[in-house]
Amino acid sequence: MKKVGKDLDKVLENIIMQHEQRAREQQGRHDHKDFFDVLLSLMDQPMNPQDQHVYILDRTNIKAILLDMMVAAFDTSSGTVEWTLTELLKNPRVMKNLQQELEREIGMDQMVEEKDLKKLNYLDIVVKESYRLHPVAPFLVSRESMEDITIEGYFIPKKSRILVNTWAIGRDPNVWSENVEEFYPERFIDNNVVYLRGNEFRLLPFGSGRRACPGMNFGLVIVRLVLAQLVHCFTWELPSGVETKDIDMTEAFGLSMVRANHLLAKPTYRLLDKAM
Ligand code: HEM
Repeated sequence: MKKVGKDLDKVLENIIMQHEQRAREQQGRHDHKDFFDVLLSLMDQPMNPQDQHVYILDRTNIKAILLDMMVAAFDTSSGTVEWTLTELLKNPRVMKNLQQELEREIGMDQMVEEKDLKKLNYLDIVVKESYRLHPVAPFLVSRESMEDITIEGYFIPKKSRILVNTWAIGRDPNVWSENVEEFYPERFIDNNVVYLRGNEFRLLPFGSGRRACPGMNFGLVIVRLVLAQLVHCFTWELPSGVETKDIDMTEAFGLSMVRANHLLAKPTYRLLDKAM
């Protein structure tokens, strides 16, 4: 554990040093400041000098924030991509629809880019359906109730620890419909299920409220872009002898619910050569 800690510290130090060096070289003419440039510019000064308890962000705090971001971003994004690809392999009809959307909107002579994502409506509902069945954080982050309350006849005392089971909500036929176990993105076509807004609590892959995921927009771009490129550039096949009904769907139990075993599939390039 100590060795991992030291190695991680080296990686984080490196990232910080690169940012510091770039800031020195550019001497204030720093056009494209990223999140860490902003944090570094606030380092070792009182955040708000008028506050009773003055809080200072030091180098260790910045490394902790950087690590927090990396941990929060990695498994969640890669886990979503892997579950969605699994469902696409299990459901060739949906894979075909998605590839057709990509052929129609992007063509076969170029790769998908971030600017194209707004055109890919089917991709959007495929990702929503994937989150319904495979929320990466199935219990979100636990909450504590601030006051006594009764909801639907259940009394919840103040200071109870609350887990929101988004996995169960996603598979509840009273919330969705009888075909709740089926991977059927079209269920999202005619409804207004949106992530993280108002009183819509059916789909909560990024949580909700004050502690909801601050990386949602960034995460959704990564997930959609990677998936679009994988599905657009390649035809995917299961290993020989494996049928769609045999695909391993075992979930790993933990803070994030990724696949227990990695997905095995064989890609074959499908774009025209000039797309490379
Ligand atoms: C696309 C994949 C992602 C998914 C599915 C996801 C999901 C979540 C969930 C469910 C939570 C807990 C929300 C709650 O309990 O209400 C969370 C928190 C958080 N996420 Fe994400 N996330 C993703 C990507 C990212 C990225 C890319 C970043 C940062 C670059 C990030 C940063 C965070 C942070 C810092 C928290 C803690 C917020 C707090 O406690 O106040 N996430 N995320």
